[in-house]
Amino acid sequence: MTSPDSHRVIDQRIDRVVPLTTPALLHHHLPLDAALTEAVLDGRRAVARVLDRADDRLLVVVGPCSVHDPAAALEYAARLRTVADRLADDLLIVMRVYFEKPRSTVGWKGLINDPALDGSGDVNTGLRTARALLLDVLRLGLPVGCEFLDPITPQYIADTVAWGAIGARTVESQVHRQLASGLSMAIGMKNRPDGSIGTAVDAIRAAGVPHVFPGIDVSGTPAIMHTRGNADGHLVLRGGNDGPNYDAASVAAALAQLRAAGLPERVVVDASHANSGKDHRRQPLVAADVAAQLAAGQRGIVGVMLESFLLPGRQDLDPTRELEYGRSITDACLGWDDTEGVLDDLAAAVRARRATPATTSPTPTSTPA
Ligand SMILES: O=C[C@H](O)[C@H](O)COP(=O)(O)O
Ligand SMILES: C=C(OP(=O)(O)O)C(=O)O
Repeated sequence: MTSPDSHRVIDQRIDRVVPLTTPALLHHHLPLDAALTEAVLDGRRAVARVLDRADDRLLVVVGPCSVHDPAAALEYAARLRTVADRLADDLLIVMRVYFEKPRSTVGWKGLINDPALDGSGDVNTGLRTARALLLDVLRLGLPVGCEFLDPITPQYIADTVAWGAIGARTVESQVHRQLASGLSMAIGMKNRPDGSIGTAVDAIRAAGVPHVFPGIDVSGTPAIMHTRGNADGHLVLRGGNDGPNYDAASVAAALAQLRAAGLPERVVVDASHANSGKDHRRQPLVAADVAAQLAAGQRGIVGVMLESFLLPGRQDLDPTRELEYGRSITDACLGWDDTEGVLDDLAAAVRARRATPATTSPTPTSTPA
């Protein structure tokens, strides 16, 4: 019971409170049926096998920086599915279907937060639109990858996700590490924006063990979550303020840092963000460098991330102008044609790696102590 004076102290900076749908209600309206459940489980198992090097393919998480137009994202997914099938012997392709954008200061926070792209913040519509798209992409036959930013949203969508990320801006946050420890899929921990690898290594270790924290359960009820720990945590190199970290020396240094921490020596290289200086035209150069490392026998690189959409580059979200179909409104993306070429090159590099002795001998995978 609140006291008669509570209105003077509670929510003094909250302008409006709008009811939020529950995860269970959203699942009821947009269920993950038996076939899609199997697809998600298959996707998660496949990702874990690549991370553990039980499968010598390369994980490729590829797709738009952010989804702002579900129709364009679905068109992209249909194209990607064809390539994913064609290159399935060499690449495990997971579509980047990102709905939550972490901001350095301010900006559009993604489709879940603001589906109308106008600041109206209709989170109920955002969650419904996001889940519907995730199911559509799964129906097309692609596993999906998401960044988990808000600690509440996973209950609404995480059942559809095969690979997840904790971003550079939140990798030091205890809230996100605890969350990762309870998430059901492999989680990539990005290095911090200043380039710190140690923070991401700490995050992998922290998420690898059980935690107890307050959250919500699938019915939307506040709950105390007791997690088991996530043994599938891994490092994602995305470059930092001082420059890129995709080159062979940076990869070797990162693997050594993982080894010193007693963690599996495996990294995913993000070809975008600070590794490309957010210039989409540099992503193929980063991917080519990674491909050369793979071809030379580097088995510590287990995955690559690409930001890619139907059209190259980016556009500003300008309320006075109609948006161009298929072009990113957040970070600049590779266009479709360039994407296909990069994927072909990465697949060729994986084939070359199979025929090449290892340049390093990564330690066997293990659960962090
Ligand atoms: O991936 C997208 C952006 O890099 C990320 O959301 C940060 O964007 P900002 O620095 O423009 O806010
Ligand atoms: C925000 C992202 O990346 P980072 O956390 O590396 O900046 C992203 O991948 O969308």
